[in-house]
Amino acid sequence: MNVQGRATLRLLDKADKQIRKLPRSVKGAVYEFQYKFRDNPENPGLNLKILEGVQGGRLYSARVNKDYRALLLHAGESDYVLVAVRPRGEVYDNLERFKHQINQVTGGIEFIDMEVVESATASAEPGTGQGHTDPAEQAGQDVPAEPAAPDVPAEAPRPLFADYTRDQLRELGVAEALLPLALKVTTDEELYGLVEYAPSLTEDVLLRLADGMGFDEVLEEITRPVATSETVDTSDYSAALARPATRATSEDTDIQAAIEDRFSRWKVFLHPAQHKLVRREYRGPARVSGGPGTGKTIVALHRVAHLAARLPPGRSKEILFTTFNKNLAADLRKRLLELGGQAVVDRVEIVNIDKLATQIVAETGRTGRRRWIDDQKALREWSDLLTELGETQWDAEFLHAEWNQVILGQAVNSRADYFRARRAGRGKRISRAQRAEIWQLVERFTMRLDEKGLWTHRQVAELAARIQSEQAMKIATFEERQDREGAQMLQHLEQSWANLRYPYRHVVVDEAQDLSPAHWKLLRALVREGDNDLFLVGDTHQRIYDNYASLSSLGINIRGRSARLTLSYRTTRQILGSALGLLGEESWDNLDDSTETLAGYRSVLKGPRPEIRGFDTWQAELDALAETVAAWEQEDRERAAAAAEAEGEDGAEQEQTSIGVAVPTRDMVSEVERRLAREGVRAAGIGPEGPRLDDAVHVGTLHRFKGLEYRRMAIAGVTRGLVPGRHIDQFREDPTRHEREVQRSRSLLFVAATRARDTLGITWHGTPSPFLPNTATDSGPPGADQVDGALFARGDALF
Ligand SMILES: Nc1ncnc2c1ncn2[C@@H]1O[C@H](COP(=O)(O)OP(=O)(O)OP(=O)(O)O)[C@@H](O)[C@H]1O
Repeated sequence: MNVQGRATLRLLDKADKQIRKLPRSVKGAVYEFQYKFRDNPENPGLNLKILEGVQGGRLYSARVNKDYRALLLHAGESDYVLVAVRPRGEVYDNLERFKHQINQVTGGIEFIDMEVVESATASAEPGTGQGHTDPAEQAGQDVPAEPAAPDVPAEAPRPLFADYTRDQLRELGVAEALLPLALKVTTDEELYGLVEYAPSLTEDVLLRLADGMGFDEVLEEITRPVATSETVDTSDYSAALARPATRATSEDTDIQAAIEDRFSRWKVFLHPAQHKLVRREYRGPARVSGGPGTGKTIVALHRVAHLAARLPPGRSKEILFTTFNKNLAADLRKRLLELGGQAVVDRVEIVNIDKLATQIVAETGRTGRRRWIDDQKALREWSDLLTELGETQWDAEFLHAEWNQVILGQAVNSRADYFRARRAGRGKRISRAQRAEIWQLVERFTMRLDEKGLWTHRQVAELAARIQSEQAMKIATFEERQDREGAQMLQHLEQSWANLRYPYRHVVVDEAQDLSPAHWKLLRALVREGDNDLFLVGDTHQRIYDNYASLSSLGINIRGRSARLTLSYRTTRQILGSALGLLGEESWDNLDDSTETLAGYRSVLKGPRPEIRGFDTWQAELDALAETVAAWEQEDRERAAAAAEAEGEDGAEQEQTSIGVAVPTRDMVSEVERRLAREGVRAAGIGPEGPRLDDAVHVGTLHRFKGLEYRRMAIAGVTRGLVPGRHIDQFREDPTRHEREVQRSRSLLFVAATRARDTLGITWHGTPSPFLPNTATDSGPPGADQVDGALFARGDALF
């Protein structure tokens, strides 16, 4: 209910795109305008008036400042929707270009400025490169505007949607006003132009059809999930405003967040596919996958906020939000605070999974003081043990891997279980008698670590899983007894039983692909099986630790509750195309004994192609890298200064140094840092807790870039012997293990390459990594043209 004289004002999805491009002073005026308008839309200073001549009679203009006008759609009573802000001179001309409607399929309000969409479609450049003219690109230039050579008969290019009728597109939910244009586009580039300012459903439908998805599939997967079950009255804007399909902000502060910069937009406008996943009621564990930058973390954050909002009042932390790395957990906390405020954060335990396991073990007091050891040190302990025992049949590397991957990896905690354990991916077959020997050696080894006060993260995860599973079993026994004995039992309740309960109501996991079976066992035992218990997001193509899990075998059944996001918000399609090429033709699991795919993964952002260049020596590569990074920094500074002066671009976005340099080894990190310093570039390493300084060029090993994002990324040292590292040669005898190591190494490069938002450069010295295109074959990386036809350009220019 509105107070007399006051109004509601919301911002329609996609209107923010244009508003964000306005000069900063105008954006400031928009903030002020919205407060004034909400307070009193009749305020004479606002000069609210209907735009006569626009179909429907509900489009108004109002004064933002002397040069700009807001366009507002009146939904009924005192409810308005801000759909655009335009220079005064452009508002009153050619009014028929403003189209608004209630979409018949979704029942949501849509607004289109035909002039903006048409000009974005028409300005679509043929091909995608900026200044590149390779033959592949030229071959794609079948642009209608280009006159045909006189002696070659002109063949009219075939429209992309020639196989569809207007009625079919309408049935799929394409906005009525855009149907003629949609049926005309002939190239992907024109299509990208068209969808940029089009309503989201139109965007999704057209992109999917262009991907080759059939009519029925699009109807089932894209349209049906957002279709309304009500009968749509296309003149009732009040009802339409109330529907979730009207993608508009809800809170007063949201308009500001949405137009601030494109990187805070996620807080306000979820894509319908994301929104649906956040809000859905799940009858058990659910999983969301999707390529890099498709908003999996954003969905997880919103899901946590959504679940927190539904908790009964209280102060306890009833939601666990966890991930693999410590620095990412810190980042999740920061972003959740931004999204939901302290009230939400207060109800959520945000902690990386190994720290959680350590806390659980420590609480039992079973441990005493211990020191962590990593794999290297553990291997040394194995060697020492074998030497002391005079054992020669088994080598340290094999036993350590067996302990990690089979015993701890599958949370096997008895000899009998080990006899039954699956050894998939371990290569060499072993007999039952040999298993008995190995089990004995493992027991000796763990005793040795105990005596020396040492432990590994995997050991702690397994122990925590065991402790928590015992607790869960106790709860089940208790509840069974309670059901049987009822009140009688309550009278004789012991204290230790009275306090039995699951620690959390909901568990949400980011970067799920990196968790081990023991982690999953732990998480399963932390929350009661049932509605909305576990929600996982992750991408197995980005698995960079040696952890593999089959969720169903661990009691986590996600069947029927899996979804995949496909639209990247981070990376341009040029970078995405090249990054996909790095994955080769390997097959990827879906965390559940089946395969995962990135089909349909795409981006509507565009930018320059990634470039790759080789050097004779590491020194020469380093020199060129330093020069390039210095030039990038300089360019950014100049752009920021120009933007500030012209106030035409978002200064805040430009001012940030957002450059990352990834290299394969720690030594190379130090060398890059030193070399950049000599070039006068401020560089900071990325440690386990994240970047050591915000305002600097970040340098780290490939592993450290997981979950981060940068405007520009350089990946150096992508050289044979380094990517993949030479150490994997030791597994040549064991082809399965070797293959897994190669795949993990590909993933690492893929993760680093997809951190780049706008620019990606890759360099190597000596002989290039076999993962790079055109090295193994001349035809380019398989799958690179899946998205864009983009192959790496191998030009003279560096990056
Ligand atoms: N609906 C959205 N609207 C605008 N921006 C979005 C949206 N969803 C995600 N983004 C932006 O896209 C970028 C990538 O999102 P996010 O980190 O959630 O992706 P991800 O799938 O978890 O990526 P990765 O697998 O690479 O870690 C972020 O900058 C985020 O703000």
